[in-house]
Amino acid sequence: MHPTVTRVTERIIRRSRDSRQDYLRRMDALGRQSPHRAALSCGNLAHGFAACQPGDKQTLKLMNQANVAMVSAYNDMLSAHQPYATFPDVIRQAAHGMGSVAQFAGGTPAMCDGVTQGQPGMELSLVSRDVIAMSTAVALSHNMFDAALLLGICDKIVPGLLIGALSFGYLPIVLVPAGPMPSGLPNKEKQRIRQLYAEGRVGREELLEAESQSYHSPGTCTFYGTANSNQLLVEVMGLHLPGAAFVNPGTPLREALTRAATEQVIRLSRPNGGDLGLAHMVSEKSIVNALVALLATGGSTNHTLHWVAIARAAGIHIDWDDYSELSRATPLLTRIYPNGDADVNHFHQAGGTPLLIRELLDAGLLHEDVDTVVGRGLRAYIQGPVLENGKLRWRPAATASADSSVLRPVSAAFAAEGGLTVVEGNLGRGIIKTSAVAPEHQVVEAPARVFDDQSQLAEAFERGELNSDFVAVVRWQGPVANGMPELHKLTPYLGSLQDHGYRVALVTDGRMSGASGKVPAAIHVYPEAARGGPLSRVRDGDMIRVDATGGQLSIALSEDELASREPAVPDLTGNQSGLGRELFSWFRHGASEAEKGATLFFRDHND
Ligand SMILES: O=C(O)[C@H](O)[C@@H](O)[C@H](O)[C@H](O)COP(=O)(O)O
Ligand code: SF4
Repeated sequence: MHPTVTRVTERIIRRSRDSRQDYLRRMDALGRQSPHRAALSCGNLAHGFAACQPGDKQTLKLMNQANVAMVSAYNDMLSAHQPYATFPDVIRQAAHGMGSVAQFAGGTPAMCDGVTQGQPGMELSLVSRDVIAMSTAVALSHNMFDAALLLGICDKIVPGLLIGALSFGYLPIVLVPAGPMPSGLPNKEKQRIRQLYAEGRVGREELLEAESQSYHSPGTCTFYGTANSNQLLVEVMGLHLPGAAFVNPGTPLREALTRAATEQVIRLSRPNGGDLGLAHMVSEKSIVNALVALLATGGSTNHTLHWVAIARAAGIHIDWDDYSELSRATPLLTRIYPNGDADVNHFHQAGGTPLLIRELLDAGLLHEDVDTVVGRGLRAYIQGPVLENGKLRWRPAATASADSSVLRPVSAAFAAEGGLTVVEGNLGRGIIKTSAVAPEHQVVEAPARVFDDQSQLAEAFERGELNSDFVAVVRWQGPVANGMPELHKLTPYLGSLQDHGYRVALVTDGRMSGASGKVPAAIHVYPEAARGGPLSRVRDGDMIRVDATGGQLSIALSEDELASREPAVPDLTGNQSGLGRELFSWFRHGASEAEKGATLFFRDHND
């Protein structure tokens, strides 16, 4: 094993010892009470299978066959989740083929960050992760189940499903992906037209046409943002079938994988002799594997929040120093938009996740000794699914990348490091992803231009006021202020200024999309402005240094000068209501700081 991976893993194990042991003790005790259906009264049970067919009722009475819960984030709004409309019938049929039953236990919400990007609804995006976790728990709390399948893909949905399911970690649980839409207008061309529109050089009709050609059919958007980072990380954690992440929806292979996931989770269930649940599969080592995979692929910065919260749900404590230390030891092996021109279909065709796993395992950067949904050992994931005469088979991964512009071996990495760094100083602590930032832009020192929301920056750009070197400070964007939205709409403006030769950077207590990239952005900065953090004291003209190579985030003021300033007082009344935001003030008051996952859960926030 690479010494850094060993050192960080051991540190996480030590830091998590008490909470991890407590979590596993609770899960193992619950596991010994299986089948939980047996603890239900006749009335409970009758309600639980009242709507079932007679054969299923008989099966559920007997207790010796598995009842599989489906928890699904299906809706027609997310192109990525629309394919799930047909999955429950495929799953039920596969369960019957195993003499078992599958029940749709509950649905969860699923927000499309693409629809809400730049809109007030985006202020509900992060909290929707915790709502999804709670919805997952409500679904599984019927206690009728011996196993579960989680149907979800996008940004907050996989994290929310996992956080909720980990409260039922005594159950075997398999995630069921649906896959990316076929490639449309290349993401880089879409971004070029967006910048032309931002500069007033093309009209709305041309922009809408380009966007519609890029996002054109059912399936996950093809950029390597948070959704596709979810898929890759879950595969590297061994929580869905090998090579399942990026098979396109609506294909015979995708349907065969859904059936196979159902059959596999039934095999893992206690009525069929299984004894391992999700709790043992989400371990310190599999969490480290996820972080290494995130870093090796330039994955979404959102996972410096979500994977902290997922780990915490399994009694495991990770922090941003773990990410940045692993980043320094993890080579960048992929170039997928926004870190390059290719999309996830090209990555999959070049060899995809199975080949990436082999490279990282052989380099000692992944733990092989982990429990997965297909058994012990991650080497089982160095294979991909194919249909041969209608039969689903797994074939060994390619021995070399089919496209070295997208996926490379460790021996010829795109960069020696993963490019995720902690930045800190007298402006607070945040993170910066440099895998999509050109080396000449990784240190920016310039006067501050302060904005209280992203629309103010857009308006200043359109008035031609930003044609200079500057550091945009966009504050009041943290969980307490307005729910911590993504500020991805800033990308075309800042990207255009960078392309015109200005040295620009962003500093914010908010988030960026996983699909943001080329402008250096210190994000998730805390203490957030609305909690009295230093960003509340920054004024236009202050010299600010964003240094991704040195890990520095500072303002050229002495401690006394900064402390002597009165913090700005924002008007956040507009963020307290509208589009349901009035229902989520509990999140704005209770969310933990970014490095603790910006979540409501785990009351010992400060542990
Ligand atoms: O983290 C992410 O990956 C984003 O939340 C993504 O899911 C969202 O859709 C963005 O908005 C990118 O898409 P656009 O560039 O089309 O906005
Ligand atoms: S990847 Fe983003 S934009 Fe695409 S469907 Fe998922 S949430 Fe929506």
